[in-house]
This record gives sequence, C-alpha cells and structure tokens, in this order.
Amino acid sequence: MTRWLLAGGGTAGHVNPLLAVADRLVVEGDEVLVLGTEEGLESRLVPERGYELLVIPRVPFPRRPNGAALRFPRAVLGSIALTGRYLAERGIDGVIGFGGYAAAPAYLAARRLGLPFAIHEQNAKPGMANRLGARMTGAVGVTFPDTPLPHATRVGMPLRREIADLDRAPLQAEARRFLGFDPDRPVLLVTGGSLGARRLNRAAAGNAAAVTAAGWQVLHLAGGRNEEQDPGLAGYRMLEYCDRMDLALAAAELAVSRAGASTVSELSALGLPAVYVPYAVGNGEQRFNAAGVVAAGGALLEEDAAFTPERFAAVVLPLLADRARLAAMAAAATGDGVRDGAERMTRLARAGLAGGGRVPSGA
Ligand SMILES: CC(=O)N[C@H]1[C@@H](OP(=O)(O)OP(=O)(O)OC[C@H]2O[C@@H](n3ccc(=O)[nH]c3=O)[C@H](O)[C@@H]2O)O[C@H](CO)[C@@H](O)[C@@H]1O
Repeated sequence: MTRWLLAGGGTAGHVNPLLAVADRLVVEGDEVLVLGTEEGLESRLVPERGYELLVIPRVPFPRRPNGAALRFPRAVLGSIALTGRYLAERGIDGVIGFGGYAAAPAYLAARRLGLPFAIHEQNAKPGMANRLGARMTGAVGVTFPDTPLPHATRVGMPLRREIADLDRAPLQAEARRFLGFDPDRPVLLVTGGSLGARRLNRAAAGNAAAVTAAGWQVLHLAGGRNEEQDPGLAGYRMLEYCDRMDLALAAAELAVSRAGASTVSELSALGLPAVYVPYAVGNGEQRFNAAGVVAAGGALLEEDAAFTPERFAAVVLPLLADRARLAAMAAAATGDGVRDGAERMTRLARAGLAGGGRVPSGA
C-alpha cells in the first residue's frame, strides 16, 4: 500500500480531477490525503467525498511590489515547512500535484525531502505552479495534446467515476425525469462552469421562449452570482449549481458552455456537442482548452464579448433544429475525448514513484 498526498484545489474544475485520481488510487488499494487551502472549494468537496484535508495558508504570488510582496518569501517558506511536516508525520510515500496554491509548496517540500512527485495539468495553457514543478519531475500528465510543459505525457482529464463510466443513452429518460423534465423531449444544458457566467446567463434566459417553443427543454446552471430572473416557463429549469452533473450530462443533447478544462473534457468524453464561449480573462486558457474539439468538428467556438442574446439565437436555434448536424458533432466530440484519464494518471504517478521521479519511456 502506498500513501499519497494529493495537492491542489481552487474551483470545482481543479478539485474534481484531484478527487477522480484519489478515488482511483483508493480502488487500487492505496491511501490518500489531500493538501489544500481553506478558501478553495476543496474545503467542502474533499471532506464530502470522504478524504481528510490538510490545510496550508493561501499565499498568492505578488503581482505588485507592496507589503504582501515583502512578506511573500517568508510566507512561502512557512508553507513549504508546514507541508514538509505533513509529509514526514503522515508517512507520505508520493505526491501528486494538480496546480494551484497548494501545489507549489507541495512540489518544493517533496523535493526537499527527496520524495518523488507527479503533476497533472488540467488546462491547455499551464499555470505557474505546474510550470515550476514540471522542471523538477519526469512525471507530468496533461489533459490536452501540445500542452507546453517539459516531460508532458497526455493522460487526458481524470474524470470522476460517475461520469467516466456513464452510458448516456440508456440513462437518458430516467435522468430527465429525475431532473424534473419530460423524458421524451431533448434538453439543452447551459453551464458557466462552477462559478456561472453572466453573459451566458443573459443570452440563455433571453432565448428561453424561443428554445422551449422549438420543443427543447433547458437545464440552466447559472452559478451563485446570477442576475437573471428564472423565466418561469415549463421545461426551463434554472439552478445555481447541480450536484448530479452525471445526470445533467445524461439528460442533455447539446451544451452551451464556458470552456473550463473539466467541462470540455467531460462533454467530449461523453460525446456531447457544444457551443463554447471561453472566459476571456485569467491567462486565456479556456480558448485553448476548446481548440482541439472545435478543430475536430465536435463543437463551435463563440467570442465572449459578442455573445449577446441575438448571437445565441443566430447560432444555437438553428442547431436545435438540425439533428443530423448534432449527431455528426457528437461523433466528432467522442473521437476527441478521453474517458480513462484517472487510470492513466495513476499509472504515470506510479511509474514516477518507481523511477524516483523519472518515468521510463513507454510508461
Ligand atoms: C474562472 C475560472 O477560474 N475558470 C477556470 C476553472 O473553471 P471551473 O472550475 O468552472 O472549471 P471547469 O469548467 O473545468 O469545471 C467545472 C466542474 O464543475 C462541475 N460542475 C459545474 C457546474 C455545476 O452546476 N455542477 C458541477 O458539478 C463540472 O462537471 C466540472 O467538473 O478551472 C478550470 C480547470 O482548471 C479552468 O479551465 C478554468 O479556466
């Protein structure tokens, strides 16, 4: 039995792949502890899934020379030291980091103790912690091909079991009933990722009457900061957050979505066609996340700034009426998706552990 520390967190898009790998390691007979921060969604999702969360303070990288910048080196050293104590006291054998605030201290503490570690990068454009870590280990798993990191191996996105094992067709009617829909009519899923997206909310709510008149139903995951009124139409359900994403994905036949790495990976793996509207801030990773499946013909890409209710009507309404096109897009999306990312990532991490941080080629 190996005892792992999985480090990372932030939004659901970061926590879910960590949980998928944790579940897989446990199925394979290992033990898992998680390292995160109080502020990230891991503080709710990790204990809910039955794992112990060890906490370190969140130390943002200073972008301006101010007081926080002066305190930064000391704060980072403190986080590394605390992580090192967790590693020693809990008898950790190996570390897997998923980027984010908790990952960099985990990489540095592991290195200091001579413990091998592996990395998973969710996004097509890597974040800072993983760019640092990837220079120090050979076990670097990435979701998308061509992710610019040293030692990158494409493993795909680790998907939670209930999504990776999902067979949509036989579950569809039951999933629709469970979510309060008519089982015989198609469902459009609108999702702004774990946080929601105002522009998507406005565009979807503004077309509620047209979409339902076209015979479709809508599951609109609007996020906690939604400003739109529920249109209150039969067949239109607006939720802040859906805890049964597996059922939402089984119920739907098309998605209008942000292009967070987990959402793109889930939709592609399950062969759901999509219209992606990448979030334009951050380091611009969402556009890159969607690029592969868009190029494969499994999804369309729309500019955030131009995604008005009128644009939604022009792009989405014709798709709802074109079942042949949706079927072709679904097939193309499936071809671009990866279902066994969790297994592939645990295999890579084990190879890294066996090789002391070096991964033999072909592992
Ligand atoms: C604004 C921001 O920081 N976005 C980043 C964040 O997005 P975000 O956290 O939104 O990430 P993703 O779209 O990747 O994942 C959302 C996850 O939440 C789940 N879900 C979503 C809505 C819901 O109601 N219920 C539910 O369970 C989805 O199934 C998915 O697993 O992390 C992603 C993964 O690193 C990045 O690509 C995004 O750029």
